[in-house]
Amino acid sequence: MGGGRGRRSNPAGDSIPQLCHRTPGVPIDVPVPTPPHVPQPRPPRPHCCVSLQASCSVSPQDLAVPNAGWSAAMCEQYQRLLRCTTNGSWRRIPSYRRGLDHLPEVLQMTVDPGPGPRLFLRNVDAEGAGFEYAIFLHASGRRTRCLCQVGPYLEGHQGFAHGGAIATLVDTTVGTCALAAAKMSAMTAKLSISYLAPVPLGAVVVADSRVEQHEGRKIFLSCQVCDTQRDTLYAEATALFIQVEDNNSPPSPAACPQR
Ligand SMILES: CCCCCCCC/C=C\CCCCCCCC(=O)SCCNC(=O)CCNC(=O)[C@H](O)C(C)(C)COP(=O)(O)OP(=O)(O)OC[C@H]1O[C@@H](n2cnc3c(N)ncnc32)[C@H](O)[C@@H]1OP(=O)(O)O
Repeated sequence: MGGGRGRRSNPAGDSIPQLCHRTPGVPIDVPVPTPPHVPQPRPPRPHCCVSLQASCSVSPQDLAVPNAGWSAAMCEQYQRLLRCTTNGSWRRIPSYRRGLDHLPEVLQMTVDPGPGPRLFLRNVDAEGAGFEYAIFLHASGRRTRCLCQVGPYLEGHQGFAHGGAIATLVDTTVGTCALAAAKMSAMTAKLSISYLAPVPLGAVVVADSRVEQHEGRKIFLSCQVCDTQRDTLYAEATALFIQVEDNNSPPSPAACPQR
């Protein structure tokens, strides 16, 4: 299944990425009920300053590394992408369970998200059951590549991934690319996806994203989701991200402490 059902993709370059940037956090305040005639205050903007390297003594667990739930194909592709990082053209981005863990420690101390929040793609603890993924950032800061194994808890039609799961994968891949390009926080304003072939559960896919245009606060991106051989194009997408100011004025990426 899968082979040949989608359009043939245009193989992009073989290089790959890694990163260090800023991640939008999640709004954490519980809104206070207000009479309907009173304008609601604008919600806080997500934090954007994401530390891309972990090095502090109590680092959160980096989950963008192989675990027992990764298939042989996933491990093989991961190692292939890692090799592309040795010359600095690509960089692997650490991935933690919570958005908060991507913030520099100095910002973490100013935010109390409570015990609950965690990244959507990291909300399944069982290894191999949900999204297993690693994102790489190109040295240009304008391309990302996400390697993802689609677990059985992401089912839509029997045996295949839910379209929302694919959209989540795309949004995260282009979102990471937008964050890197913006060097500040950015949010999805528009996401358009063409689903071209169903993704079988258990499949290992590659989502390639790039910045197509950056005009002021607007970042236009494209994304293609293929199988690892680039034989089947499962989905293609375009997205618009808008740069937003952080509520708590985090430091510039250059000033972010590296963990
Ligand atoms: C360095 C790498 C970092 C790596 C990080 C590693 C860690 C990774 C960890 C975690 C993964 C991260 C990945 C995250 C990915 C997920 C992202 C999401 O899901 S975000 C949630 C969903 N999106 C929302 O909830 C937005 C809701 N919308 C809004 O808040 C606003 O509408 C917003 C911010 C989008 C724009 O509002 P305004 O008030 O700031 O700006 P206005 O004036 O409305 O628009 C500015 C310009 O943009 C156009 N615009 C806005 N929305 C548009 C639209 N939908 N379509 C077309 N144009 C639009 C407007 O027409 C305007 O254009 P003119 O300047 O006039 O030319």
